[in-house]
Amino acid sequence: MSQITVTGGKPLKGRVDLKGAKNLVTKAMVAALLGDGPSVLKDTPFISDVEIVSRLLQLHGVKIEHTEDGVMSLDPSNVASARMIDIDAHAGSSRIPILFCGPLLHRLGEAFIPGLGGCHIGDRPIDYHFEVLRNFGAVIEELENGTRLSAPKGLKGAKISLPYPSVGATEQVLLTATRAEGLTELSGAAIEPEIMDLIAILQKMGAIISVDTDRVIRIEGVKELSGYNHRALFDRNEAASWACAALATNGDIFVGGARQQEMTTFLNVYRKVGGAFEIEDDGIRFFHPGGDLKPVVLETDVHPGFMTDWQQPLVVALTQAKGLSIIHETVYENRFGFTDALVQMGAQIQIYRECLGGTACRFGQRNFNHSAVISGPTPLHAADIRVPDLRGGFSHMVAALAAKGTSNVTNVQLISRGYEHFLQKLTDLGADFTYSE
Ligand SMILES: CC(=O)N[C@H]1[C@@H](OP(=O)(O)OP(=O)(O)OC[C@H]2O[C@@H](n3ccc(=O)[nH]c3=O)[C@H](O)[C@@H]2O)O[C@H](CO)[C@@H](O)[C@@H]1O
Ligand SMILES: C=C(OP(=O)(O)O)C(=O)O
Repeated sequence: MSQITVTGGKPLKGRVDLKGAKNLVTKAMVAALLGDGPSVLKDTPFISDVEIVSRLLQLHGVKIEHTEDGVMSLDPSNVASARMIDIDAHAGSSRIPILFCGPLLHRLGEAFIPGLGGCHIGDRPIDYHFEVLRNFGAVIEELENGTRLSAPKGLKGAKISLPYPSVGATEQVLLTATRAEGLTELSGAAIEPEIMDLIAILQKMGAIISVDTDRVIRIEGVKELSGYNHRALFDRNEAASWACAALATNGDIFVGGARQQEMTTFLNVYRKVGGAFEIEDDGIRFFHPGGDLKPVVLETDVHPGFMTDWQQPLVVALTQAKGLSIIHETVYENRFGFTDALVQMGAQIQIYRECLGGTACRFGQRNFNHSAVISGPTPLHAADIRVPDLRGGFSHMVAALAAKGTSNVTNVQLISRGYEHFLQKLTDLGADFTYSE
């Protein structure tokens, strides 16, 4: 298991450059399965979720090349048969296999899906996905080591309403409806920037998709789609992570490739907390301008709200703000487990079952610890920590980099699910650490 020994207390300063978003790139790779010809995806990062999806596509016969500078070509011409995929070997830590359903049903009439990975930040059921697929006419059978899907009468457009604007379920609809017969109308859709970029890709392939106000997406099914050529949307979650790292370590980080528009909500909060930023043509500079950081009350939400994936890095910065901050996590019921390690390092964080600081959410009156009160500023001291999940792991690393003394952080490989060249970036920012496998 990989381990980093970090000597903290040194501000992170310098430049990091982003590639495409993990939450878009992996879905764009699956979309290539819908095309008759090859696709090209630019700015594809070398992260482990991309590796996992590459392996799954290759198992199905897709030819993939990925150059050093991030150009990925995907040729699905030889996709021949559905495969039962070994859960441990291939689904790994990724949630993407569930999105293979629609494209494989269109292409092969059958799909086998292994159990899913992803961060353990809640129960993360896939009931909406299956309900959506049944609406299109899919038949679903649970097997011992996964799920088998078939479409004996083909896939037909449907009127679908999601009980919650789930990102994955919206993508499931898009990837299935584009080649289904007839019209699909999805209400209650998620409208994250990564979903809009997936829609742009599908449109390049020949799909007809319109996005109305009030979360309604309409798709007119077409018989065939071509390949695409696309530059992936930048990773706004990685951008927000480095922005928080700059605040927590009293640093100054230029994030190349970050753009204002997809980060408006984050930038508003960053400014309220006392962080400074300068928006340039080729990226955003995030820095601690000196003085006290300020506490904040916020709740995470679906887009255009404050993204849940920003919450964990922000909490570390808030341990250095003067006063009480309140965070109400409304997207996942169990995303505060990572704070135990921060408390061990000297942070004052209390977790509550109640919906604090905002409106009641789906998790209120239930036994979920989904609100946090952070009291600061608290000096952080070194500790031995184990990375629990992707963003929690990033936060732990930042806490260790901000803390006085030498920390040992294990299970660090999880961070490579979503941060390309993580160790190189830390080196470029002047971090003091050693790494061992
Ligand atoms: C690979 C990827 O893109 N991951 C992102 C995606 O995850 P993912 O697509 O898994 O997240 P969803 O938007 O689907 O999940 C949101 C909520 O809906 C619930 N739900 C979802 C599906 C379902 O069938 N039943 C159900 O109850 C989930 O448990 C969760 O509470 O969107 C999340 C919310 O922006 C982000 O945090 C993740 O980084
Ligand atoms: C929760 C996340 O990812 P995933 O859905 O891939 O687990 C994340 O990126 O923070």
